[in-house]
Amino acid sequence: MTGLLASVATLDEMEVVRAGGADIVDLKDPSRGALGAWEPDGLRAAVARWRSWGDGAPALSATIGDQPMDPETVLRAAEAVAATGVPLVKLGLFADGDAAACLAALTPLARRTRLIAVLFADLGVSLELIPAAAEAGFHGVMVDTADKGAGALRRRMADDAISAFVRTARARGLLTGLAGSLAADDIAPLARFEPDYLGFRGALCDGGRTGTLTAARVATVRAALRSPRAAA
Ligand SMILES: O=C[C@H](O)COP(=O)(O)O
Repeated sequence: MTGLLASVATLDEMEVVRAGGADIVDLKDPSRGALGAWEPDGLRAAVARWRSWGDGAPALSATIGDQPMDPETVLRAAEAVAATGVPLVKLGLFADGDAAACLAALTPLARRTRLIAVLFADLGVSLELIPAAAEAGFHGVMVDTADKGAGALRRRMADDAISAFVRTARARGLLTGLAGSLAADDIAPLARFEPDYLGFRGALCDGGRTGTLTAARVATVRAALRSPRAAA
């Protein structure tokens, strides 16, 4: 079954998505961009909360912020998040620099921390970055959207291309995730491609992705992931 990655902005939201059955609790500040980062103090508090959950807890990830594609800048930001104890670190590969050089620069960190590279459907997904991520020792790759006002994933990327992304990444042994303003009715068509995770923020909130995350919305998405055909 495809898992639920739920992006949260507060410790209280962590508890809501954990209770709602999230498989990955993803620390992200949606008011600061597509991959907006929590402050280090907040990350440390979140790690402490996550550790207090003990066995059977969902996984924990965090984003490093929307960084320019400069290898040193990306490495510094990823190291700062990893230093807080977050076990899965997500970083965006934007189109404004040398993404392959950034991946290569992260190789030493990838030996110590599980890294997830996020590609953006609306900036053009280059499948060549998938083997580059695998060679750098990344744990996984996701597709998301950078411009949250520009439509959901399936409006920005053809189904064939989404399917090719998942297949290419899986063939390299990478964890796969899909996100990008997904709604409950995106779940059945995307679950067909069998990604490991679908990622959500906006659909979990009243008032859009910077609004209030609700247990009811988490339950709707969770149920649709359990039975994608029934929800279609
Ligand atoms: O990683 C998943 C994202 O936080 C998805 O956010 P979104 O559903 O608002 O595009």
